[in-house]
Amino acid sequence: MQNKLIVVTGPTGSGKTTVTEYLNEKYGIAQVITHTTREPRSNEQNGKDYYFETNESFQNNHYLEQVEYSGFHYGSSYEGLRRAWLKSPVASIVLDTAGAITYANKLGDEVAIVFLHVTNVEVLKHRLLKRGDNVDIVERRLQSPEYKRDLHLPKQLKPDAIEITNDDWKMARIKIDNLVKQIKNEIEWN
Ligand SMILES: Nc1nc2c(ncn2[C@@H]2O[C@H](COP(=O)(O)OP(=O)(O)O)[C@@H](O)[C@H]2O)c(=O)[nH]1
Ligand SMILES: Nc1ncnc2c1ncn2[C@@H]1O[C@H](COP(=O)(O)OP(=O)(O)O)[C@@H](O)[C@H]1O
Repeated sequence: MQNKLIVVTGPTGSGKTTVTEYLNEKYGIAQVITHTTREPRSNEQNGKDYYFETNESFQNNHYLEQVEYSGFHYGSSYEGLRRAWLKSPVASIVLDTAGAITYANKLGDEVAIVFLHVTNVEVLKHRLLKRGDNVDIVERRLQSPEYKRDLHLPKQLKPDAIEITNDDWKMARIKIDNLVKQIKNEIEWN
């Protein structure tokens, strides 16, 4: 049996975390925990949602890739991926589109890329505010070049990525279920 990594990417608020939590709860798909220097949100836990780092401690890890997103550092490690694959042959990771391109290039057929988006981008801001994000942080994020970039699927990912419109969670979930079915067949995982 092979390993597979489901890379979930797309703009902020599009439902990346929702998808990885669903994959974990319904299919036992382990999440790769990444590192960030941004502040935890009120419902987030260190070691579960992220490893929350200072600018200094962030430098102490070995990254497969790292990026800056809206003024903060984010990075993911081979160790994190190995830890997730030890738990389940299929793992998932949430990345910005730059990270998704790096993973597609480095891991090739081992990754399945899911690009989430919504039909009306105004919806994203409402979702972030409803999620309880700080208003100033949301405004800054929506002005960032990374946010604008991630609204669109990069051309490098177009041939392979599965695009899912997450206007309606029930509809999106069906597409996620189909993807898992496909992966299970491919790597003979039950
Ligand atoms: N390339 C890369 N992107 C990451 C990593 N961890 C998180 N991200 C991305 O960083 C962006 C900001 O994440 P976050 O602050 O949690 O905001 P959210 O997308 O609104 O939940 C999102 O696009 C994440 O997918 C990482 O290790 N590498
Ligand atoms: N289809 C949907 N319809 C309405 N709200 C959604 C939908 N999908 C996710 N959400 C909500 O939108 C907010 C942002 O989703 P989240 O998964 O945190 O996005 P991301 O990780 O991409 O920033 C969360 O509060 C989540 O519960």
